[in-house]
Amino acid sequence: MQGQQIALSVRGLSYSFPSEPPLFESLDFEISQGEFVSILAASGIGKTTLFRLLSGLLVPQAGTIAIGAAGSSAAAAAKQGRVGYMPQKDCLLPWRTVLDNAALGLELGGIPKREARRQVKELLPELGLEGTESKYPHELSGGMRQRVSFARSLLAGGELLLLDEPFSALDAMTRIRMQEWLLQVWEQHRKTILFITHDVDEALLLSDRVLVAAQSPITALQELPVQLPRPRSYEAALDETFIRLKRQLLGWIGMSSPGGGRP
Ligand SMILES: Nc1ncnc2c1ncn2[C@@H]1O[C@H](COP(=O)(O)OP(=O)(O)OP(=O)(O)O)[C@@H](O)[C@H]1O
Repeated sequence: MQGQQIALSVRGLSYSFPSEPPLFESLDFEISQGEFVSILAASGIGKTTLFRLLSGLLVPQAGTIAIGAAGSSAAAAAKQGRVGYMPQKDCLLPWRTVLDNAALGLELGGIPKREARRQVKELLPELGLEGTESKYPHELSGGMRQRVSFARSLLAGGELLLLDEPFSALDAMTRIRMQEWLLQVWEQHRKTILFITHDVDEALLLSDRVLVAAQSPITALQELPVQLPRPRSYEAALDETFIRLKRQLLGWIGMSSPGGGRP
């Protein structure tokens, strides 16, 4: 990461909900511009809370969150539309068409409706959504709904995209297609992406680095650089390096024996 511009810097972050045990204590980590980083952690450890802190929806009890080279606060960066947050559920409005759902983030950021629609129309073919402009969410497949939701976040979130388990509700085949689709879109746009997942394969396939939160409260993230060549496809999962990294990650999250999880 040396010499690269910082997209996100978290220093000494501590947070707990009232009357609850702490979720984060003095946590530090950094992400460089254009990096794709996944956070891999067990359920309930605080991943969604971390995203709510990074997008300014919650305020840390201690520590700082700095966005971009200028080090804006999370709340200021979110207000300026520089952070896009895509939650687990697609959150599309059932009464809005694809066009108007995807344009929503831009409109909320003050872009006039006509211009917002123009930007969406330009992006839809690239996201495999050509011809769906006037459809409503109930007329779309799960993968299509996630792509509309992604379009909204991509257009609204300037430099940092926070993706919270976006594919966890999809069936295995659609999920693989969406992972490959996301890789292609990321190759084109090179936004900084912080991606939350429970899935070791997904983390390895997509990321430049995987950060593992193995214990609660989260006081540090263990880091695994993923030195697999890009562009990647699902075939990368068959690579020997991939399998070695997977074994290492499974060990870190306590899912394999020291011998590597072999029978
Ligand atoms: N508003 C809240 N008030 C009190 N406790 C909360 C609140 N939101 C979350 N929690 C608690 O904080 C902990 C972390 O929740 P969070 O949703 O961040 O976990 P997570 O790692 O994203 O879980 P999952 O993977 O299941 O989505 C949980 O124990 C949850 O019950």
